[in-house]
Amino acid sequence: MSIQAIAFDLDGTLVDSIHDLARAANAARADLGLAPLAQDTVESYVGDGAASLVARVLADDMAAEFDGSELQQKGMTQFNLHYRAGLTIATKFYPKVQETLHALHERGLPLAIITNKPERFTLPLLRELGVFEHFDVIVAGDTLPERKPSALPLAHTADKLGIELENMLMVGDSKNDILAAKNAGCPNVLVSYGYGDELEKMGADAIIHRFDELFAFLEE
Ligand SMILES: O=C(O)COP(=O)(O)O
Ligand SMILES: [Mg+2]
Repeated sequence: MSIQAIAFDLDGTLVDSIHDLARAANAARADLGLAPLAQDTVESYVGDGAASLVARVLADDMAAEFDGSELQQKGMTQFNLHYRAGLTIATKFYPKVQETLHALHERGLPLAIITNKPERFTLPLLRELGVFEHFDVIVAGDTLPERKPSALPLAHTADKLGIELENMLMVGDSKNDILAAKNAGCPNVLVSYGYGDELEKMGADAIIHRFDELFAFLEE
């Protein structure tokens, strides 16, 4: 396996963003007169983008979908305001992420972000955390007509980098990341410390417990 680029998921893989997501979600609920949800509950709703998160947070139900109802639209407006105002209050890199990204970038390895988080949050968050410049391609949840688990964002990224999908490693924390990688034919690595559960069932090529274990995949 020759890895010529690495594409990273964002939430749950590079950064632990759950405190800021849950704070914004509960502030939006409060604006609508609803009681707060536990952080773990909000965590279980992360992974399909902001609109799904808001729909689930308002219905307090994993199955809820964004249908554009008045309540959801108000919730979305309030969530956007609260989250944009505090993207990195408590959001932190997981251990070894910053130094590993820096080292990979220094080696000249092309790096990409493929997240389901919308661009309006993804781009300022990466800037606020000082790593925006490390990435050659950034594909957010609303950059293309389809998001993970579609193969489209991965195919778009490989195309922009001028490499084959089989040479791009996808690193993520959730079912959507591994499914997208499989759909695209990319080698993939699951991180165990993120927001996904039932990790063994996802069928990832490998599971790592700390971010700098990634170096092993480049030396194979
Ligand atoms: O914000 C989300 O819903 C998911 O974001 P991720 O794809 O970076 O995990
Ligand atoms: Mg994730």
